[in-house]
Amino acid sequence: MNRIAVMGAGSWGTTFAKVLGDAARASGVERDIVLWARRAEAAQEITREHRNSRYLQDTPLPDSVRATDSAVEALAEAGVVVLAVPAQSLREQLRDWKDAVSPDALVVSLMKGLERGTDDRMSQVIAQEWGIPAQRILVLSGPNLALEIAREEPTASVVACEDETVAQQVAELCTAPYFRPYTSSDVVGVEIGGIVKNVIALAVGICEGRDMGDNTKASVITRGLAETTRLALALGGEAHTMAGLAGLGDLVATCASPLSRNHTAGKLLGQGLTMPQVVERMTQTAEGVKSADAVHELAARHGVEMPITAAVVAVLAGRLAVEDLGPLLLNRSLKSEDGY
Ligand SMILES: NC(=O)C1=CN([C@@H]2O[C@H](COP(=O)(O)OP(=O)(O)OC[C@H]3O[C@@H](n4cnc5c(N)ncnc54)[C@H](O)[C@@H]3O)[C@@H](O)[C@H]2O)C=CC1
Ligand SMILES: O=C(CO)COP(=O)(O)O
Repeated sequence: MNRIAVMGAGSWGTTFAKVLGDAARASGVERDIVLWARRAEAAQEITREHRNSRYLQDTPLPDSVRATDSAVEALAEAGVVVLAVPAQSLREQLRDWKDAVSPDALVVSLMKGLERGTDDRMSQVIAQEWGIPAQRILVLSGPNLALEIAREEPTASVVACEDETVAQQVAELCTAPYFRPYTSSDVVGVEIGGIVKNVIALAVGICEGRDMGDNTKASVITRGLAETTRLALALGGEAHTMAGLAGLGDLVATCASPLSRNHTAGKLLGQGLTMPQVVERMTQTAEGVKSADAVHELAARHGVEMPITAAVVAVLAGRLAVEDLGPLLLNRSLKSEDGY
């Protein structure tokens, strides 16, 4: 495990490489962390100047982090492969990279999106494309706004793997003075929490863009958690995961933070921008915009009601005006709050 490849040098991939480098330094272990960047200039800047100015301004990266624009070079002999590319591009990238991956590497997904067309989670896409057993596929998720972690603000997260001893190994690799991973065996719950919170953050952003206050936002967050939990349970996830960092924790961070790209995209929509205008303004990945449809479809296949997600899908498709979203969000037949 001396070499770790981080595939994707965007906001989170670069920050996570820093976490890995700081974790190695804190435990006195020598480790080679190789970031794969799409652009050669970005790779050169990371290796020569130890920073990635496009995403993290002047944040210094540890000396153990270097970068290349060659995926084959990044993956060569890597015992751990961390994936941090936009969810909709993952399958194609995995096909390109398949022959370069070490046969017994552990593969860690940092991504929070659901694939359109198949409704597959990223761990499923990895299993399908690389033929890797579940015991070597991990998902890391939690309230992890990259810029805050890059500033070394104390943050917790969850590393999930069916085999929790493997989750423990990866948790050790990324335990830095400011980054504390917990372990879990609930891969489905951890992944669903990270995917659906982006859709709920779009809804909260829209409400904020319409100048609605904290009652509305808290109501949407809480009922958003209820519909996330219903979906997770239907897919085999666990309720306690939804009450933890990868569920409630990430939902609160994303829905509250102006740093969140999903929250920001929602707010712009709420302020009256059209979807193409929002897309033009966003320079980074807001997974909820593309995943919302797939979440809605997956829920329908499993007979799960997700009214907030349905409303967001309707707004994104131009079937519902933002001014009509607020009243619709909680507009269901009256029932008890008990259960999900
Ligand atoms: N930024 C954050 O705070 C966090 C992000 N995530 C998740 O991590 C994943 C990656 O997100 P970020 O690093 O934030 O995204 P980003 O937009 O900052 O960077 C994406 C990176 O992927 C590269 N890339 C490779 N193939 C691409 C393609 N076909 N199309 C577009 N870009 C391509 C881009 O060049 C870029 O370096 C997403 O699933 C996101 O939800 C999860 C937790 C925190
Ligand atoms: O996943 C995140 C925080 O945990 C980042 O959220 P955004 O993708 O909305 O910026």
